[in-house]
Amino acid sequence: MNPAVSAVTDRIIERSRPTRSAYLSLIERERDGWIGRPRLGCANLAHAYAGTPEDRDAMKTQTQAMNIGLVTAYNDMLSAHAVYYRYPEQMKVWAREVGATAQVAGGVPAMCDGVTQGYPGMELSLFSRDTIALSTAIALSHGTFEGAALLGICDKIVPGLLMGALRFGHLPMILIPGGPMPSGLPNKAKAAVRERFAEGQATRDELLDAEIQAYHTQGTCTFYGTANTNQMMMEVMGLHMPGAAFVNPGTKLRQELTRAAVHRLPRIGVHGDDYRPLGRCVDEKAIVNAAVGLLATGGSTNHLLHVPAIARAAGIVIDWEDFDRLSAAVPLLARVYPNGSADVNGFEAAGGMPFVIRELLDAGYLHRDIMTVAGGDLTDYGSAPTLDGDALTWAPAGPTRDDTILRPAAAPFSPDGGMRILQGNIGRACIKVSAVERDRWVVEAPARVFADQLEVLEAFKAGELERDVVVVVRFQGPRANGMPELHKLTPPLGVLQNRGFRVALVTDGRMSGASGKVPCAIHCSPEALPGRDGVGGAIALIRDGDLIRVDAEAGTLEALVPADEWAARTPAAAPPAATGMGRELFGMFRGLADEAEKGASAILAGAGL
Ligand SMILES: O=C(O)C(=O)C[C@H](O)[C@H](O)COP(=O)(O)O
Ligand code: SF4
Repeated sequence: MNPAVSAVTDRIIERSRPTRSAYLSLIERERDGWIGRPRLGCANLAHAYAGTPEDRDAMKTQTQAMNIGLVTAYNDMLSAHAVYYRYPEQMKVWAREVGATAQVAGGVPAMCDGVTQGYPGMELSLFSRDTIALSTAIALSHGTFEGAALLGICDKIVPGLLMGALRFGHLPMILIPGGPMPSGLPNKAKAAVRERFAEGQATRDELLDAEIQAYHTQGTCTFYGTANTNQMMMEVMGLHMPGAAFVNPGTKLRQELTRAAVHRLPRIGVHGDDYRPLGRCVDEKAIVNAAVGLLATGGSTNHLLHVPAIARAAGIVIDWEDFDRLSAAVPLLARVYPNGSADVNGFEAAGGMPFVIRELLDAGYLHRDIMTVAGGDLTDYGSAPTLDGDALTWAPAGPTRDDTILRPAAAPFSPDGGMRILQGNIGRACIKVSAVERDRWVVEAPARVFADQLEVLEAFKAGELERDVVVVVRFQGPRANGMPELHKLTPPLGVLQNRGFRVALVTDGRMSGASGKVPCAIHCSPEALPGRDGVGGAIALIRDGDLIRVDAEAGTLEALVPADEWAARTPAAAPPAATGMGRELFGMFRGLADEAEKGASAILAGAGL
């Protein structure tokens, strides 16, 4: 085992000992306390079965067989989730094939961050993750399931499903992916049209045509953003069927992988021959694997929030220092847009997750001995699924099929994972440098301060940013306005950078997993908005013209202001809380949320987890 990975794992196990022990006691009590429907009253059971009379006789007589709860995030707003429309009816048929039954336990909401990007709805995005966790708990709280299948793919949905499902961690569960859409307009070509539009050199019709060519059908968008990082993570945690992550929707292979997952669930149930409850699958080593996979593939910065939140739901504590230490040791094996030109279909064709997992296992970066849903250990996930006639089978991953996209651990794109923690008098922030040219890892320039991303776009259009500049956008933290992604800033800041200016962004908000190219110090903590103690983060002290240094080489984030003047400054006043688009309904979440490094979750903070 790589010594740094081993040391961080030990650090997490030791730090988590009390909370992990409490968690394991909970799921053992739950397993012994209520699993199995015989404990439910007859009226309760009759209500539970009335919705699916076609399976009632089977469910009435089940003593050892499994009733599978389907928790689905289907809707037409996410191209990735639209594929789930007919999944439940198919999965019920496949459940019957193995003497089990399946019912839709409940639906969970799913926001498409692509639709809300740059608009007020984005301020609901992060807390939609808590809402999904609450909805998952509501679905599973019927107590009529001995296992569950979680149908979710995108940004906040997989983290939310897991945060809720882990509180029912005595049950076996399998994540059911849908797969990426076939490639359309390449991401770099799409980004180029956006930059031309930002410069007034492309019309709105030209831009709309380009965007529709990029996002052209059902399936997950093909950039390596948060959604596809979720899929990677489910592989290295062993929560998918092996190699299910990036098989395209509507294919026979996709269908057989879903069918295999349904057939697998009863086997890993409490009455099965290989009990594998979710709460045991998600242990400290699986969480470290998630962090290692994130770093080795250049995944989304949003997982610096999601992995801590998922871990907390299982009694495990991981912090940004752990990520920083792992990043210094874990090599970068993949270049997928925004960290390269290829999309996830190109990544899959080059060898995909089976190649990455085999490489990281053999080089000692991933924990092999985790409890996966597939039955063995993580070794199985170094093999790729394929069809032998109609039969699903797996073949060990071979060498990379394209070394501009995937490289072996012995010859990586970079010796480290490209995520850094920056610290200094402005606070503690994260930066992803795997998508940033090396000569832009250090930017020192005068600040231009904003409290809203739309103001930045206005200033850019007015030509006020045509210089070296560190754009500071604050009051974007979890408690201020729900910590929106500020991805709409990527094209204008990219244009300024293309024009030769030294440009960086500093914010207590987030970026999209699809953001790249411009150095961004994000998730700055403490956030600008004062906490319950009345004290806000130092990002609120920055003034226009202050010299700011973002230094990903040294790991520092500094306002170059004399210490005595800095200490004497009065923080900027917070803008009033916005209303409209439902934002006022999420005031409860904003009020309860704790800091980004702990996962920025209201429900985990409120539950004292
Ligand atoms: O990966 C993430 O974290 C995302 O949130 C992706 C967002 O959905 C982007 O908004 C979609 O990418 P664009 O089409 O460039 O807007
Ligand atoms: S990947 Fe992002 S933009 Fe694409 S469907 Fe999912 S949430 Fe929407």
